[in-house]
Amino acid sequence: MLTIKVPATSANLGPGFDSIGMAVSIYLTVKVIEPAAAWQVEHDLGDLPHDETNLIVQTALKVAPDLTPHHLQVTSEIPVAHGLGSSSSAIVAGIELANQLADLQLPAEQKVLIASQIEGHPDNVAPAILGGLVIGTKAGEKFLAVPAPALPWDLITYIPAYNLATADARAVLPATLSFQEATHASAIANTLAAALVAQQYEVVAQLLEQDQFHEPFRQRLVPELTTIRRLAHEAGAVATYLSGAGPTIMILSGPDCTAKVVQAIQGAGLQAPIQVLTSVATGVQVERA
Ligand SMILES: Nc1ncnc2c1ncn2[C@@H]1O[C@H](COP(=O)(O)OP(=O)(O)OP(=O)(O)O)[C@@H](O)[C@H]1O
Ligand SMILES: N[C@@H](CCO)C(=O)O
Repeated sequence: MLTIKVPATSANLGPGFDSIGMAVSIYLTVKVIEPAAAWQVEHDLGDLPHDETNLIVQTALKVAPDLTPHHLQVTSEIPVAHGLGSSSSAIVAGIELANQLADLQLPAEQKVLIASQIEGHPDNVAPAILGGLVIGTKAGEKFLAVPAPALPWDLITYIPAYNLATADARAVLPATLSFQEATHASAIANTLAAALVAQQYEVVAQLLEQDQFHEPFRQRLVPELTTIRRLAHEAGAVATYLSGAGPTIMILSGPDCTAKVVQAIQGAGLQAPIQVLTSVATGVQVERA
C-alpha cells in the first residue's frame, strides 16, 4: 500500500511574513487503499469533502488530470484552519499523490513551484516538502526556497479551540504600507533571515517579536497573544509569535524552561491544548508496503 506523510508547518516566525516557515512534528497521512469508480476520501476531519472536490484530490488532478480515481484514507494530527499549515499539507499530499500514481518523478524544486503557485506563497509548502526551516519567495515566474538551520528551542504550541481561516486573517491586513513602514519591516525581516542562517540566536530572539507586517493587525483576532507573550517571558521563554495566520500561538523556549512556561499559561486559566513539538528535518515522505 502507498502511504504519503506530510508534516505540519509553522509559518512567518514573526517578521518573516509569507517567507519563512518550518516543518514540525505532527502529520497528515494519506493511505491509498485501491482504485475505485470515483474518488472517495475517507476521513474524520469534519466538514471537508469526501469526493473529488477534496483539496488533496483537486491538487492531484491539477498535476495529473487523467489520474484513475482511488479510495483514499486520510488521517491528520494537524488541526484545520489553525495556523499549522493544514491546507499546505493537503496540497503537498495531492502533489505527491499525482507524482506517485502517474510516476512523474517530480524533483523537489518542481513540487515547491507547483505547491507555491497553488498556495500563493512558499512559507508553509516549502518546509512541508523539503523539511526543516526554509526561507523563500516568489521571484519572477519561479519560487526560490533556501534551507536554514533548525531552531535550537522547544516549540510550545498553544492551539485555541476556535478556527481562523487564512482568508479571514488576511482580510484584516492593510492594503498598503508607507515607504518608511515597508522598508523598516523588511529590514527587520532581512536581519532575522541573516541571523537564522548565521545561527546568531540572540539576534533571532530579539527580532522574532518585532514583526510589523501582520501581527499588529491580527492581534485583535487572537487576543490571547499579548497575554501569552507576557506570561512566556516571565517564565523564561525566548520569544512568542503567531503561527501562520493564527490562531495557534508558538512559544519558543529552552528545554529547561518549557515545563515552567506551560504551567504559567495553564495557571493563568488559558485552557486550550498545548503540545510541545519539535522541528523535523524531513518533509513529505512516501512508503510502499
Ligand atoms: N486534510 C485536509 N484535507 C483536505 N482539505 C484540507 C485539509 N486540511 C485543510 N484543508 C483545506 O484547507 C482549508 C484551511 O486552510 P487555511 O489556509 O484557512 O488554514 P491552515 O492551512 O490550517 O492555516 P495556515 O495556512 O495559517 O497555517 C480548509 O478549509 C480546507 O478547505
Ligand atoms: N503567511 C501566511 C501563512 C498562512 O497561509 C499568512 O500569514 O497569511
